[in-house]
Amino acid sequence: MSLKVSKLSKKFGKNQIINQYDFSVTSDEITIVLGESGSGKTTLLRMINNLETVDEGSIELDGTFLVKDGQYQSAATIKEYQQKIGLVFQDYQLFPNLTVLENLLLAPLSNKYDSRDNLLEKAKSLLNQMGIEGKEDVKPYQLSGGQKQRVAIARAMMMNPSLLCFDEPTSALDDKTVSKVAELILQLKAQGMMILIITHDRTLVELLGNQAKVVESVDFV
Ligand SMILES: Nc1ncnc2c1ncn2[C@@H]1O[C@H](COP(=O)(O)OP(=O)(O)OP(=O)(O)O)[C@@H](O)[C@H]1O
Repeated sequence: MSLKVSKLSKKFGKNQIINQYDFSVTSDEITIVLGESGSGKTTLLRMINNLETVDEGSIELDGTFLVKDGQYQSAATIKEYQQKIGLVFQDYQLFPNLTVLENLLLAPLSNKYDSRDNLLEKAKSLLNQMGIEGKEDVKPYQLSGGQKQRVAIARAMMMNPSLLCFDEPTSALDDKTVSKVAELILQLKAQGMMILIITHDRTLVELLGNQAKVVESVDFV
């Protein structure tokens, strides 16, 4: 199981953000892309999640290519790729008018990923695992920042991704919650999840310690 990014390049106008960059993620260690604002971390994560196009290069997850030598694959292959990847956004991006449970069910139900009963069971078990049982019927505004993030993680895990991506997971959280997030990420890793984190938070890097490898975003170009 691995994410392999090879010879990836991206420009915005004349501004080369990423140049012929190789990089990989496995379940053996959490991969952290560390770097200052503006260095291209978000752009890299967005390309891996098919939210931004690449100029050149390949992105492959567990043998399924999103893009190969700059050529995007068929819609069916891209769908298969996207089901294997979950993203937890920096601002969580929960649907504000839906309950916690509805937030988890929306995408897998509309993708006909499984029966409603099975998905309900899965959602409840993930919420349990995240320590937010009992909040199924509340709306996101009734949750703390840390709880919203746990809902976002549970939502990202509904379709059993093999890779879970985090965009600046600690930027909106206080120190105590940061330690809890680090613990949760370590738990997910222990369960065999591949994890990619982009951050500028060196405290988080320290908390993840020897379970993580750090990639510096200054090396993109
Ligand atoms: N859609 C876009 N069009 C033009 N330039 C862009 C676009 N998106 C990002 N950039 C530029 O690309 C560079 C890298 O941005 P990016 O957001 O990837 O950096 P970052 O390291 O994630 O920073 P931050 O932590 O502030 O999000 C910046 O100079 C930014 O202005």
